[in-house]
Amino acid sequence: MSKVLKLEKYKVYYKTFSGVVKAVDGVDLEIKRGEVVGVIGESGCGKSTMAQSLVLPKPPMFIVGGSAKLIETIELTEIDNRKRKEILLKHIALIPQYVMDALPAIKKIRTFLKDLANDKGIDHEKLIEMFTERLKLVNLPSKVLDMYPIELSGGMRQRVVIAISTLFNPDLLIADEPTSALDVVTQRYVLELFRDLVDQKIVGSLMFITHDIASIRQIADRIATMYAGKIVEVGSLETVLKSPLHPYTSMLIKSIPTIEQSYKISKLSGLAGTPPSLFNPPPGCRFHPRCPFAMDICRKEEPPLLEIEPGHFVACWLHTRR
Ligand SMILES: Nc1ncnc2c1ncn2[C@@H]1O[C@H](COP(=O)(O)OP(=O)(O)OP(=O)(O)O)[C@@H](O)[C@H]1O
Repeated sequence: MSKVLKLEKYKVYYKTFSGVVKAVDGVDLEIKRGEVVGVIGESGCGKSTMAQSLVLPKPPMFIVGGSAKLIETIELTEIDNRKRKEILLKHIALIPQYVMDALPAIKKIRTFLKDLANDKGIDHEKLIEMFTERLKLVNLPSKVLDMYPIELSGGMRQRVVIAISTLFNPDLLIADEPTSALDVVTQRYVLELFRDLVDQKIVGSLMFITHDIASIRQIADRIATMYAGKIVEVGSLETVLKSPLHPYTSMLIKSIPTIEQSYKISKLSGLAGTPPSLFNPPPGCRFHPRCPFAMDICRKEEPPLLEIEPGHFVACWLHTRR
C-alpha cells in the first residue's frame, strides 16, 4: 500500500518571548492509503501543532527539521505557503479543533464557496454543484448554502466543514478532536461518516486526533500515542488496546471507564501528574517523572522508537536492550 504521509524526525517549535516551545520534537509516523490512524495523548502533547504544521504553519510556529513527505512526492518541510495553498484540499485537508475557525461567521456558506472557487481557479457554479453532492453525503439539506455558520448547530457546522474539506478528495484528511463538542448521538454519526469517507475512497486516509480512546476504538485501524512532542507507541488497534507496551499508553487506556467497570464501580486508575512543559522537557525519556517503572537509564537516555513485534513500535527502555 502506498504511503500517504511519512514523518521522520519531524520537528515543529514555537518561538515565544519566554523561549522556544518544542511542541513536536522528532516525530516518526507513517500513514498508508486506506487507513485511519488515531493519534491519542493528553492535552499539550503537540497533537494540534503536528496537524496544523502539516497543513499551514503560521508564526510563531515554525518547522525546525526532519522530513514530512506527502504522497511520497511532496516534501512539506520544503514548500512555501503559496505551494501549500495550492495543495490544500487537493492533497491534504484539516478539520481544525474549533470548526468555527474554519468558517467565517459573517459569510454565507455560498459566499465562502465563491471565494474558494476563486482561490482554486475553478468555476463557481461547478464548485456549488460539487458541494451540493457532498451535502447529500453528510446528510444536510441544500438550504445550508444560504445560511451563515452561526445559524448552524454544532453538528451541522461540523458536517459542513467535512463537506468542504473533502470536496477535492484529499489524499490525507486530518481531523483534530472532531467530535469533542458534539452530543453522543451526533458523535457516533460523525465517526461513522469519517470511516465511510475512507472506505469509499473519498479521502485517501485519515489522521484522527483525539483524547478519547472510545472514539478511536470505533474507527481507527492503527493507534499512535503522542507524549510531550513525540510518538511513543504505534500499532494496530487490537494490539495496542489489548497489549499496550508503553506505560503511558497503558495509563491512558486504564483511565477510561468501560461499561463493566461502571457497573462494578471498580476504581479507575487515573492519570497521575501532567505532561511536562515543552519549554524544557525532562532529559531521557520524557515520561520518566510519571512512570511507575522508571529505571536509571530512563532518566538519562532517550529511548528510540523501535519495532518490537511486527507492526508494533514502542519507545521505552523496558522493551529495548541497549
Ligand atoms: N501559539 C502558540 N505559542 C506558543 N506555544 C504554543 C502555541 N500553541 C500551542 N503551544 C504549546 O505547544 C504545546 C503543544 O500544544 P498543542 O496544542 O499542539 O497540544 P495538543 O496535544 O494538541 O493539546 P490539545 O489537545 O489541548 O489541543 C503546548 O505546550 C502548548 O502550550
